[in-house]
Order: sequence, then C-alpha cells, then structure tokens
Amino acid sequence: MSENSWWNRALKVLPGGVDSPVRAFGGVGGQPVFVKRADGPYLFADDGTQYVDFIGSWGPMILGHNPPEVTEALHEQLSRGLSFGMGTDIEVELAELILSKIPGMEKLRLVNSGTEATMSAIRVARGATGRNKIIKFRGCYHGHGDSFLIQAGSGALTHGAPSSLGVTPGVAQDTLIADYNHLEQVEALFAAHANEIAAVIVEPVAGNMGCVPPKAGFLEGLRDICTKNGSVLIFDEVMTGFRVSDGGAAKRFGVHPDMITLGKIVGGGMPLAAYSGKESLMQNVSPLGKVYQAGTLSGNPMAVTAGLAQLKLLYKLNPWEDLEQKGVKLETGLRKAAEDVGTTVQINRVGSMFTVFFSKAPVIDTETALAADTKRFATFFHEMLNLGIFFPPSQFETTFIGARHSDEILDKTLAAAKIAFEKVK
Ligand SMILES: Cc1ncc(COP(=O)(O)O)c(C=O)c1O
Ligand SMILES: NCC(=O)CCC(=O)O
Repeated sequence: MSENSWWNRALKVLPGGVDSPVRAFGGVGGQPVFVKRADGPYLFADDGTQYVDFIGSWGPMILGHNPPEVTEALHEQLSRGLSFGMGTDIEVELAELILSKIPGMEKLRLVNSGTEATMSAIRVARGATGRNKIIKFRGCYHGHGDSFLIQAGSGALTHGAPSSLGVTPGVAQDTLIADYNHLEQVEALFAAHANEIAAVIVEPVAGNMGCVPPKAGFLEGLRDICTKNGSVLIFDEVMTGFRVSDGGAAKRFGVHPDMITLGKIVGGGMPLAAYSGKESLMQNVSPLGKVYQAGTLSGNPMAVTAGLAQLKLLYKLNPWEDLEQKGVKLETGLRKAAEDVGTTVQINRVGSMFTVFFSKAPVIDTETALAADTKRFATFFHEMLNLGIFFPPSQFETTFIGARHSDEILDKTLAAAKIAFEKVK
C-alpha cells in the first residue's frame, strides 16, 4: 500500500479514515474498500474489483443501484435547480404517497437523516406529553442523537463503545434502557417511573445488533403498555420502512404505533428521512405548535425527487414477495452450506433483512448477540469479500437483499459461503 494511497490520505484528514465509523472495517480488521461506482447489484472498487453488494448503502438501495427511472428523474430535476428553501409540489406528492402507504400515520415532516427523524420524534413525544424520559432498547440504534447513544447498537456496539463520551449525565438520565424482547423489563421501568415516560422507541425488527426479530407478542405488548400509560409508541422504521412489507413493520406485524420514523429507502439513496405521527401529535410541530424543528435543506428537491422516483418504482414493481422468496433461498442455502461443512451458525431473517451469527445458541437479544464469535465472523467476511461478495463488515449489522440479486447471484453467494464456512470452521 503506497504512502499516497487513498486510505493513507483518508487517515490523515478524516477521523479513522471515514465519515461514518461502520465503514472503517473496525469489526473485521483489514483495509476498507474504496468505492468508485455502483451499478444494479454491484459495487466497483477504485481498483476495478466488482463486488455483489449486500450492504445497499446500509439499506436504501432496495432496487439496486441507478434504476433508470430514478436517474432520469434526477437529471430532469437537476435542470430545474438544486435547492429552493421554499415549498415544492414534489414534497407534497411524496408526503401524500408515504402517508397512503404507512398505516395509521396522518402527517409527516421531511428531514435529512434518520438521526434527525428520531431526535425530532422524541422531542414531539416529550412536547406532547410534558414528560422527559424515554425508553430505548439495548443494542438498538436510532442514529447518533445524544439521547440514543446509551447502550446503542451498530458501530457503537461494533467498536465497543455502546455509550458515547460527550453525552451529558443530564441527557443520559432521561434515557431508560430495557433489553430487546424483554417486556417484563419495560413493565418494571413503567412501574418505577409512573407518569415520567414520554415515549418508548423501538426498532420493530432490530437490525443494529445484527438482525433480531421481535418475539411473538413483544410489539403488541409495547403497544398495550404505552396505551395504558399514556406514552407515545415510536417505531423507528428507518431500516424496516418499505423493506419488510409494502407498509413497513407496522403493516407486517399489524401493530400500530403512534409515530413512525423513516429513512434509508424513503430517500432512494439521497439524504432524506421523515418522522410521522397521528394528527394529535404532529399538530405540536412548529409552526403549528410549540415543538421547534427546522432545516435549511429539509425536503431538498433532489432528495425528494430520488425518494419519490424510487418509491413509485417500488410500488410499480411490488417486489416484496419476491424479496421474501430470495430471503428464504438464502436462509435455507446458508444453513445447508454451514451444515455441509459441519459448522454451527444462527441465521436470523425477516424478509430481506438477515444476519449470519457465529453462535451456538439462538440470538434473541443483545446478550445473545454479543455471545457470537466475532473472530469467526471476521474470517467469514474476508473470505466472502475475496470471493466478490460484500457483506456488512460487522457481526452486528444486517445484510440486505435487493431486487437485483438474481437467482444466479444468490447461487454464487451460496457457493462462496460454503467455501467461507469451510475456512471458518
Ligand atoms: C433503525 C435506525 N434508526 C436510525 C438510523 C440513523 O439514520 P441515519 O444514519 O440516516 O442518521 C439508522 C441507521 O443509521 C437505523 O438503522
Ligand atoms: N446499521 C447501521 C447503519 O445503517 C448506520 C450506517 C452508518 O452509520 O454509516
């Protein structure tokens, strides 16, 4: 590696060489890949190497890279201008489309990242209830807002810093923690903090400690507890929205929260996210109400164009059943490949989200996720990468299947996995 390689140059100017920790290969070692371009199901590194992309920009690229419908819409919008700082017809169209698809949501506000969406949602919940505390789950990740960097998942878990420095004790004391899938802990927190809890925020399918599905009754139980206690139930669907069904996790599981945050897919690969809620909650948002939230680039026309074009294409193609079948094929195939070489793995999957855990026991919460063998995962990851298959570089992330992962690609992935499992054994 030359002194003047991009990685060496990056290390000199970007902390850890990256703009987001999960890109640094901290959980698997080795040097991160620099990507030059992407097309359909593939990423191309700056040295020209082609990889099958199972990261999908960490979720957004459910239809693969550069669908012509999205690219053409962006070219057209580009000729009209990049940002206006005023309302647009397309933001209204996007809001109408989202609200027509996501059950129970009556109003939304567009923002630039999932982090902004969740930060704003809890502000609304606090404003509406006049209460300060929230409950979040250990190993769930809701972006990097201060209130959420307590026992957080994703890069925080991967890099061994689930609770970040720089979050004041004053903020931290208002975030109560329970274990995912452990309703009794939520009940205990409500018993100990009656009338203090503004909101419970949850990833309806956890994706940031690896993929961990909700146990039967868990989401329903949260719904009941929040209703009983006058607390706001927030589904953070930044990852699951438009992915686990055509109406996200709320529709897939038939449980209806009071607020839903969206990101990733909703922006089609551009910086766009949203928080949504019942009218009674969203009427608190400024300028209608007294909860302030704003943004110079919120509803940016380029981002809205990408999001709108991808969502329209998504509903036209209706890929969810096909994604489920691809998921089944990968899950069964991976399980068989592991069995064939005599290695034990746990494969958790919900629709097109899955994680291969190098673990002997089922993974149902953070404790069991952390019991996985991250060294074996690292070997598996690098073997797959060498064979041209790019899985997320951490045991505690979710692998995303996309509509452009053809049968042939899935077969190639399974063949690679068998070789990789053999090496890990
Ligand atoms: C469930 C969930 N919520 C929130 C976020 C934060 O979104 P962003 O990275 O766009 O700030 C993420 C991913 O990063 C996520 O997976
Ligand atoms: N599952 C984790 C993410 O999607 C986060 C991506 C990032 O922070 O770069």
